[in-house]
Amino acid sequence: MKNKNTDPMQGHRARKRFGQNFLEDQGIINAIVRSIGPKASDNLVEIGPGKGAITAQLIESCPSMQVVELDRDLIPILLAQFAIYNDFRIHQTDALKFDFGQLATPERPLRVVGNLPYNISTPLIFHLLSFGELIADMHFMLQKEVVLRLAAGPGDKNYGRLSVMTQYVCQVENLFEVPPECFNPRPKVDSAIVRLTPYRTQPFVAAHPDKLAKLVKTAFAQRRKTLRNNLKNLDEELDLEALDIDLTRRAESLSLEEYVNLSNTLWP
Ligand SMILES: C[S@@+](CC[C@H](N)C(=O)[O-])C[C@H]1O[C@@H](n2cnc3c(N)ncnc32)[C@H](O)[C@@H]1O
Repeated sequence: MKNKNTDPMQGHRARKRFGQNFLEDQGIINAIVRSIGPKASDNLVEIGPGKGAITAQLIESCPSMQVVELDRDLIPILLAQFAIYNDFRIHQTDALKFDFGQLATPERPLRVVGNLPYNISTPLIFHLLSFGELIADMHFMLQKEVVLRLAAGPGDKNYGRLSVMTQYVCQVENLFEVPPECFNPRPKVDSAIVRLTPYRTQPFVAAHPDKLAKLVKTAFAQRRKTLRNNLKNLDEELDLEALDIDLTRRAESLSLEEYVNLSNTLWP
C-alpha cells in the first residue's frame, strides 16, 4: 500500500502520535525566522525540530542553538543535516518534562521556538512559563484557535481563562496565519504564529497568584452565568456583595486589571 506520509528523501514516516506535520513552505519558514530575528549571541532552543525545516534557517544565524526532540528516529536525520555545526546540541527527550532551567540563567535567558504538536501546546506553554525570568521570548506555531484564545481581550468570544492567565505573565502578539497547505501531511485546522514575551515587570500584580488563578477559573466555569452565580462556587467564606464590582456582569467582560484588583481585594 502506498504511504502518503513517506518522504523518499529522508525515509521518515510522519507520526500522528507525535503531532508531526512538517513545514514545507519556504516562504512561511522565512517569515517565521524573520519574525524571530535570531542572532549569534542568542540562547536559542527549538522544540520539536522534526526534520529541521525551521532549524536550517535559524542555525545559519545562531550556530550554537539547541533542540529538544522526542522522536528518536529523527535524531540521525538532524545529526547528519547539522553535522558541520560543532556547537549544535540535541536533547532527545519529552519537552513537557524537560528542565529548561538547565539551559539558561537570568543573564542569558532562553529564546524558545517551536512548531508545536497541537495536543501538547497549552501544557507546554505553561511548563515553559514556570521557568519565569529564564525565558526571554517564545515564538510558536499553534492551532489558530489557540492563538486567538491567547491573544483575545474582554468582550471577544475567544476571551477566557487561557487569555487572562497568559496575559497576566506575557505580552501576547498574534503574528500571522499559516494555512494547512504549507505542511506535509496537512493538518485539519488552520495554524498561526504567536509571540509570547514574558514581562520583566508585570503591569498588574496579584498578591497571591494561585488565588488569581482560582478566581479566573471559577469566574469562567460557566460562561453564560453571571459573576455572582459563578463566584459563589469559590469554596471560601467571602463577602461577594461587599465587592466594588457589578456581580451581574459575566466573566468575559472583565479585563485582566479588574481580575487582579478583584483578587487583591478578596485575598490582600
Ligand atoms: C508539528 S511537528 C514540527 C516539525 C518541524 N519543526 C517542522 O516545522 O517541520 C512537531 C515536532 O515536535 C516533536 N514532538 C512531539 N512531541 C514532542 C515532545 N513532547 N517533546 C519534544 N518534541 C516533541 C515531533 O516529533 C515533531 O518533530
